[in-house]
Amino acid sequence: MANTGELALIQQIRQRAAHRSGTVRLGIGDDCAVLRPPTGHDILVTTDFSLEGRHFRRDWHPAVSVGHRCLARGLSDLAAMGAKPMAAFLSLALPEGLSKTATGRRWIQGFLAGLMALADATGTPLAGGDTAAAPGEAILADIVLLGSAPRGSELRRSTARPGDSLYVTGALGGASAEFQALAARPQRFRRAIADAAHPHLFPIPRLAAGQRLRRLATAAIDLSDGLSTDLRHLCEESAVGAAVDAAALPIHPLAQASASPLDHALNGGEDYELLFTASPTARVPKQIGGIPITRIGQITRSRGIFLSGNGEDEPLRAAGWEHRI
Ligand SMILES: Nc1ncnc2c1ncn2[C@@H]1O[C@H](COP(=O)(O)OP(=O)(O)OP(=O)(O)O)[C@@H](O)[C@H]1O
Ligand SMILES: Cc1ncc(C[n+]2csc(CCOP(=O)(O)O)c2C)c(N)n1
Ligand SMILES: [Mg+2]
Repeated sequence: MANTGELALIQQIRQRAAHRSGTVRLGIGDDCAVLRPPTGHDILVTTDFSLEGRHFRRDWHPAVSVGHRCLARGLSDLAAMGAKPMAAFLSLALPEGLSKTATGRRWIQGFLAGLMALADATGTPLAGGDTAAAPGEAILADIVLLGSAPRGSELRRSTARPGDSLYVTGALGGASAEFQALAARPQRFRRAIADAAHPHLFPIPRLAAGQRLRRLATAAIDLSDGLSTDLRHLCEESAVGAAVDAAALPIHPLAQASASPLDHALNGGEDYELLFTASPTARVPKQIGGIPITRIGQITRSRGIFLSGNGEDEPLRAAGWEHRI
């Protein structure tokens, strides 16, 4: 017998996702979606899990936040490479019987509302996905994002050069500080809505900044694991080192108000800001679309990564997020 739960859910997603777009020739409903990138553009592809217990908890994160964050994770990777979103694909594994309870139905509705609100706000059509009953009790989501950029113009991690200046967009540590507050008192965040005051629950992928940086930056990465770890990724891929000025770091007010502002900013993760490098002679604006841009250090020929403060340099250990496998 057909699983009415699955079919009804897909039907609902299909209605909500109906979207006219030049690039999505065929969206939800057939065996594949058909996409057509703009002439002269390359296609960029990224995929990210959102796993209950790892990336969110149902008793901590409101469902709208889980949906928003699921899409934001992928959009941030597109932003890091200067791509414009073309289409998203959502694979969902839901515990058996979830849609049979009112609480479960509300969770699914909230998740989809959060995801689709960000999809609408960023012009990202949901063009397909997959739905299945999860083998266990955890909700598992995977988002695939496709984006486009003029051929050969994408930003990479591997192209920073010694002497380049190092910059970040926005502020650091806010997501981690808010996450700590959420874990301590989740009920305070039940009704949080998507705005810039919630860097953990509703991060804003820096798509406009990324696209603008295509002509300005020499290399870029998005900050998902934490500055200390993501800077190491960029330096390793580029075979360079870096010197970061601790006093220059733009620390988010939520982190500033916490017991360990610098630790949140360096190692907290999930800020989804962009870390990028530019030639010392490039004219890097003070802000892009209202998002401040801050110079936090420079790229060095010698391969070490250092943090300077109080006139002293100390090695910057990669102490951000790493999945223990
Ligand atoms: N299971 C896998 N199979 C193939 N490639 C993978 C796998 N996991 C990761 N990669 C690739 O490794 C590279 C680094 O992946 P990683 O997930 O660390 O990216 P990230 O942007 O730093 O992290 P995230 O977006 O998850 O926060 C990417 O090119 C990614 O496509
Ligand atoms: C329940 C719960 N526990 C811990 C965290 C923190 N966290 C999870 S993954 C990650 C780094 C980015 O992930 P990835 O490397 O998979 O992209 C961070 C900082 C959370 N958000 N929810
Ligand atoms: Mg990334």
